Amino acid sequence: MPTPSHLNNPLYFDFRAARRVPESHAWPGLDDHPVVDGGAAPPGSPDAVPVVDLREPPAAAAARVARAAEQWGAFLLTGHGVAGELLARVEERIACMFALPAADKMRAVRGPGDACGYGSPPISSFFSKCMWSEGYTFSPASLRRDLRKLWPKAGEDYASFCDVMEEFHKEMRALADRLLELFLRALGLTGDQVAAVEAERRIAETMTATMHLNWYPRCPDPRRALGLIAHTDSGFFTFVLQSLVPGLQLFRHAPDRWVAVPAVPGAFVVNVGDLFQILTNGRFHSVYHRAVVNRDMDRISLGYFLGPPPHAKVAPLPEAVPPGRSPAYRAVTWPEYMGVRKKAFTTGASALKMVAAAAGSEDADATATAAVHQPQLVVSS
Ligand SMILES: C=C1C[C@]23C[C@@]1(O)CC[C@H]2[C@@]12CCC[C@@](C)(C(=O)O1)[C@H]2[C@@H]3C(=O)O
Ligand SMILES: O=C(O)CCC(=O)C(=O)O
Ligand SMILES: [Fe+2]
Repeated sequence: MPTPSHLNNPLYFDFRAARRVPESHAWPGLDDHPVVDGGAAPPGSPDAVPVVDLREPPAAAAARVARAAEQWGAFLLTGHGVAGELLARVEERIACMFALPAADKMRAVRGPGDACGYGSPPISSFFSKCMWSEGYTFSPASLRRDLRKLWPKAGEDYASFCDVMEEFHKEMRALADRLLELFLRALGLTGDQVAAVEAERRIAETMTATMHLNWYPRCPDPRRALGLIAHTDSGFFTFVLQSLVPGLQLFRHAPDRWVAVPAVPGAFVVNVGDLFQILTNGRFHSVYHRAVVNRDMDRISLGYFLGPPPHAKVAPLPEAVPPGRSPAYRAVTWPEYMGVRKKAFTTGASALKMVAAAAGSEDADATATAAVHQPQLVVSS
């Protein structure tokens, strides 16, 4: 019998068959910093992950968002109104998708430079070690077309995956608008400031969503393997849904440590991304995070990434820049920023520092200054 083609594909790794972690998947330095359990920390203590409950009055919720976004770059979001029953169906459909035969998944493999598809996420290309996970990225806008690569004959599983993800996307896109409003309020932009309303309308109307699904199979030696390499998300902000199995860790300074985020049923983790750090002139900062694996249970997570459309320049909002100061960052589009980040990965530099106005070539300074006088989110065709 001929060998199934996916078994000859170097991109394919059979996690289920692995009895040990091979060198290709063994990461050095995983325990360089201690890990503390954020779930066991008393509320308000330095290791307790901040919580924002959307059922609170807007002013109180905005104050919590401000504190969390300034101090952590992340928080747990509860009381958001997305039904637990829908989240359970989302997770069930994701599990069903990753359980497809390898040959089916390999048909949908992300090609070099592709934004969407099955396989390791784009960041993996910067590392020689492999992660203990499989991923699948898609745009909710082209879901039905993209998913035919996984389910060419359509059928029931295809239909329920698409139906559930569309229902989820509708709810999440509305939630993203609510959260954006809260973020801007947290920045001190009030609902009656004309410029703030205009900025929010422009951002909300053009913001794009991308979904990235992660499957972290149980692992025979979790101390040597890594589910998802430490990174910051590059866009505005991300909703992370982690199943009942925890694994997400946030990096904290002073002292340097990883804080394990508890799996709170029905809650999302919200991560501030790099472009939001730029938009808020560094007042809100992106969070460095990673995902670890465990010995006994598979884990599923979903990232719902919000960011600007590809042609929009993102620069610090004038309201976020202290009077008499110049903006801390130059204007960039998301694809430009990804290019800078690629360069940063290969040189060991910080992408955010590379787009800091002070880093600046004359060019960068000129753009940063110009950004103050232009609409902050320049949408040019
Ligand atoms: C919208 C996006 C953010 C993302 C790149 C992507 O185009 C789709 C996948 C996302 C993801 C998920 C895992 C970590 C990450 C760094 C990666 O390599 O792919 C993020 C990207 C990001 O935030 O830059
Ligand atoms: O699996 C997780 O909890 C984190 C996922 C994540 O960081 C991402 O998809 O960008
Ligand atoms: Fe992430």
